[in-house]
Amino acid sequence: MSNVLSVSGLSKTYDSGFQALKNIDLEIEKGELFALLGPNGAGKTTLIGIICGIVNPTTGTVIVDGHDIISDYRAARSKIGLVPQELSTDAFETVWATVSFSRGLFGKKPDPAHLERVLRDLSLWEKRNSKIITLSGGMKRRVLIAKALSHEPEILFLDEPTAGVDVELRRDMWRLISSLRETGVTVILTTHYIEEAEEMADRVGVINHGEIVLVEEKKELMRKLGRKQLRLCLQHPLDAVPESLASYELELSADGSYLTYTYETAQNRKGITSLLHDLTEAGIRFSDIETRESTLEEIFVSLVHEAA
Ligand SMILES: Nc1ncnc2c1ncn2[C@@H]1O[C@H](COP(=O)(O)OP(=O)(O)OP(=O)(O)O)[C@@H](O)[C@H]1O
Repeated sequence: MSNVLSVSGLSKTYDSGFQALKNIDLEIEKGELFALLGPNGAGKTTLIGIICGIVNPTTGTVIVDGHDIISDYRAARSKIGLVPQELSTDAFETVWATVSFSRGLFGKKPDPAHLERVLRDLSLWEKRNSKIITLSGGMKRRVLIAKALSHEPEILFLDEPTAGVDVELRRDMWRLISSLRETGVTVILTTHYIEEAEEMADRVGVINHGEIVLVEEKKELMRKLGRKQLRLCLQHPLDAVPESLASYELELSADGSYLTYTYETAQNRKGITSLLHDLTEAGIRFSDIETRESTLEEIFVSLVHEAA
């Protein structure tokens, strides 16, 4: 397993005395798509800012593809493409000029063929001679991505790539991000849209109050997402769950009036049918049944809440 980014013991205390990051450890594998989730003010932008050399860390180290971000700044920075939320400069430049300039900033030799590929992939080729100020909001977003890809980075950071964009552009962005990943580029994105993480990420990290509270494979999160609960309201309270039902790992409420069965959606129906059969066999009658499902959103909110 090769890590393209290694963050260890990273902390940031701003001059105001506010500690925005607390002892962050994070390993990102080459070629993965990692989604960093967190509520407003959690520290996402600070973390990305440090990795990209915009913010100085207070303690800790960051190694980008073998290069320390402080002692080997130039090499580390050239491995990274950053797509910020907003385009702040270059309004009167053409698309082509701004993208060429971005490449030059990283000391890369001009490569018009590469820039043409990037602009074509982003449906910007026809607009190459247009001034940025004349482009729509969606096109400007595409320019930000083109700039970030101009110097052929190994790692692409996207900060809230789809915040405030329409559905069509969001779909286009998702497609583009997936295809980048296929070319071996490591993609790290921050997002408020859990759906986005769910759709695209290999792994998900949750940051809250400057701490990483969870890093997990998306499939594992989906397993949690797929968990359902069946709650049976009993006609007669029980003192204990009968031995014959032990395999279902039922939970009996403190007053003995409810049984809760937690199961994976993938194996659902058969389990429920046999549970209901075995309950009848055991002479247990119930007056009501409720089901509920935990969503990724709920998991996220509860994680963020726990750490509060
Ligand atoms: N220059 C600064 N001086 C003092 N505090 C700062 C500075 N920059 C950020 N902070 C604080 O650090 C915390 C983390 O901010 P950061 O921008 O990293 O969060 P975020 O997770 O990116 O939030 P959002 O999703 O709202 O962009 C916030 O409480 C913010 O107010």
